[in-house]
Amino acid sequence: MLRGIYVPLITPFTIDDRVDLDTAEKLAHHVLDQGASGLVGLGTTGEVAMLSDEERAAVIETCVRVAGERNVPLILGVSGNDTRSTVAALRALPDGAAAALVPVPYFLRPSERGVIAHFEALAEASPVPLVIYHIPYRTGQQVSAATLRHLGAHPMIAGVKYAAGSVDEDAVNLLADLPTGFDVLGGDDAFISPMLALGASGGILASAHLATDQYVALVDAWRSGEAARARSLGHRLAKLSAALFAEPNPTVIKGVLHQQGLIASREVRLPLLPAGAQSIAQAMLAITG
Ligand SMILES: O=C(O)C1=N[C@H](C(=O)O)C[C@H](O)C1
Repeated sequence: MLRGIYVPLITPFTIDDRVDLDTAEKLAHHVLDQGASGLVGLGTTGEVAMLSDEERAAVIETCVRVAGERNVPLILGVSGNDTRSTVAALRALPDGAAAALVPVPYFLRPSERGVIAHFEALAEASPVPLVIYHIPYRTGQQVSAATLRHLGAHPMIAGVKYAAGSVDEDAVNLLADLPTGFDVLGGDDAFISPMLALGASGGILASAHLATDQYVALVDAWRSGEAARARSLGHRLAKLSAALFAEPNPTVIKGVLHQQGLIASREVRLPLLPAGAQSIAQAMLAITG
């Protein structure tokens, strides 16, 4: 069951461009102290594409240790856009991962039947449940509510991280009729409040590195039916998320964490560029709200 706020951890770097594992560990504990339900390792926010195999292994080890110590679920990102290599990556997952976050096959643009065949093959082979990462503006692949519902009936497909770039008709249709044991986590930070209002059970939100407790309170408010409180909190957090996404993720988030003294450097790796001072200042203002 996927519930609450999962924080897709950034990968902090030292000023000489090494992965700063100590800081990563502290940050993971920090967001859990603030009420996050779980962690996501090796997401887009973690700059996974720019990490070497050794760095990825070290980040995974850190995430597994923290999740174990805190007894919280760890979802690990598994990338790949062909079925064979994605199966191999799933089979190579370490012990300690509760689920794998797997994007809809990107760039190739198979048919929706191809997407179904892909995820069914992964689900049959995977040692852990899958969370489908639906993000058509990055993958170039549409997936309908009917397809997600079909996939959600598979016992090894636990949910979807839904990031369509809007609260679209498919989100409404999907949330109106979810398969048993299949959860929707919002993945577009600025739209988390309406997604929760429609019945999403939580979110995987890079924004929740900041104001984690408030994103947690937002989930709780919608779940307990406190609509007025949820609405006003949601509007405020949408502004924060917009400010944090004013430049490519996670550049602004790193800038703010650096300014708050939580990470040693705001460095990101190319082709990302560090966020500008103006974006960081605006996001700092949005935090105080
Ligand atoms: O890494 C993630 O997981 C997320 N990635 C999204 C992105 O970078 O587009 C944003 C979302 O908050 C979580």
